[in-house]
Amino acid sequence: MKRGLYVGRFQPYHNGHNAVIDSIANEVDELIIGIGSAEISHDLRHPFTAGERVLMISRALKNIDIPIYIIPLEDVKRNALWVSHVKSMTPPFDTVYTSNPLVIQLFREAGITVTSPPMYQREMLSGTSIRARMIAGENWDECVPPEVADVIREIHGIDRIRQIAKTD
Ligand SMILES: Nc1ncnc2c1ncn2[C@@H]1O[C@H](COP(=O)(O)OP(=O)(O)OP(=O)(O)O)[C@@H](O)[C@H]1O
Ligand SMILES: NC(=O)c1ccc[n+]([C@@H]2O[C@H](COP(=O)(O)O)[C@@H](O)[C@H]2O)c1
Repeated sequence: MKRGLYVGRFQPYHNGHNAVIDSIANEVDELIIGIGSAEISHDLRHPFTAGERVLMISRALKNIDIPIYIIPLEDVKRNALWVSHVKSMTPPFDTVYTSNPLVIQLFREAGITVTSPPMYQREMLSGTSIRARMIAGENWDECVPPEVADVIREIHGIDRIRQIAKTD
């Protein structure tokens, strides 16, 4: 029985994340998705709340046929305590999937196996470039699963991010 943890901010959840999860789902029996910086929303780098990100991910993954646990994870001030904090909030896991250098370092120092999945179409599929497209009025919905585009429209997410960009 292998349980994996995939951590990210998912601002928003996009097709690159989706490709990674499709591939991880073939390697593990169960998957935990940790939504990082759960307490932050309504700023340019983090426009969406943890609850909105839960909705995006759970709808996009409705056809994945392994158990998935989506857990919001607030940041803590001390990096040295973060792995313990994550472990206290999640079911036990064997492997962490991430490409974030600090996350890799913290889990490896804690003796936990880390795997870095390949990047998919990174020039187009990054939260940063998708948020920029939203603000500029360019096509963004082709970069996210259709269920995520629906959630972003339901919550008036484009109006929100443009409003934040105006006042930032
Ligand atoms: N296109 C992609 N293909 C594969 N993995 C990706 C892709 N984009 C991000 N990831 C990985 O997904 C995890 C979560 O990333 P994150 O939510 O920060 O997305 P991001 O696109 O890098 O966002 P941002 O541009 O806002 O930093 C990280 O390990 C990141 O490296
Ligand atoms: N001290 C901490 O709270 C701490 C340390 C390392 C990573 N994190 C979080 O892990 C997440 C990593 O996600 P990304 O790979 O999307 O950046 C971020 O939300 C980041 O804030 C938090």
